[in-house]
Amino acid sequence: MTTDPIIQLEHVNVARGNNIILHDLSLTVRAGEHLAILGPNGCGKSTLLKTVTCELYPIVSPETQVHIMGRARWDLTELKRRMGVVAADLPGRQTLTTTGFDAILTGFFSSSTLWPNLHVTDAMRERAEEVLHLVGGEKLRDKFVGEMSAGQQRRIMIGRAMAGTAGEAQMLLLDEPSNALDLAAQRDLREMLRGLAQKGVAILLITHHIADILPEIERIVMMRDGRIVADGSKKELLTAERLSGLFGGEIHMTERDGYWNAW
Ligand SMILES: Nc1ncnc2c1ncn2[C@@H]1O[C@H](COP(=O)(O)OP(=O)(O)OP(=O)(O)O)[C@@H](O)[C@H]1O
Repeated sequence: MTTDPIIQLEHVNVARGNNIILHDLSLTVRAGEHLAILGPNGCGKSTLLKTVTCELYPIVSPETQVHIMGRARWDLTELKRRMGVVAADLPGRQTLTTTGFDAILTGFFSSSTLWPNLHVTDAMRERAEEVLHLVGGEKLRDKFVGEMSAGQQRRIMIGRAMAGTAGEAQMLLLDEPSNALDLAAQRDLREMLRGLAQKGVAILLITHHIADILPEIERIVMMRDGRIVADGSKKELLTAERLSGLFGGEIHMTERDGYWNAW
């Protein structure tokens, strides 16, 4: 069954500063797909994510197209809310003194805290409760984000990203989600993301850690020097030979319980 594309990029070139970072890049992601975008440092993964969230715009050319959830134009706040973007950093200093529950509610407004002028509805509270439960954050409800561990913060930030995504296209975009987490927190995060993937939340994961690739992720997109150099199934692409070519040097792989490790 094919579903409508959530992300549709055609012949996209993106510049940052004086350099062109993405070169003639085309990518289509459909609703419900789980995929990982892999590539070495500086290959343009985060630039691609920022293009998808319309924080960066492509150089205009006749063949270039960017359609996100079927639309070429978006209000940035609404798009971020609908896409479920999990950034590597907290949204602002105010978040540190915001409780876990309120931090999830800020996802409806893309704000750093619950400013007094924001109108929180009963439906939002209900959804935030649901999300708090989904991410297993019940114990973090009344704790200040600034007093949480990195893993607990990540959990709440994933909840925040999910708050506004109820409905037809639930998708999480994660940029290096396991950075700065210890081994146990990495495992907890992966298991939580697996649970969400199994509940139908589409996962788009940007990483250079092979161990972050959930068993549910079936599609791998490989990037190098601002280009997509391979796009296919995990079986085809997650091999020692392919990864050695992508990252350079000799890489070995082992598989255990659906997860892969590379060294
Ligand atoms: N704000 C910026 N201004 C100018 N160039 C930038 C900017 N941000 C990133 N770049 C450049 O764009 C290129 C791609 O960076 P990007 O962050 O997209 O790569 P990445 O694959 O996400 O890297 P990493 O794995 O290290 O996070 C790099 O050469 C980087 O130096």
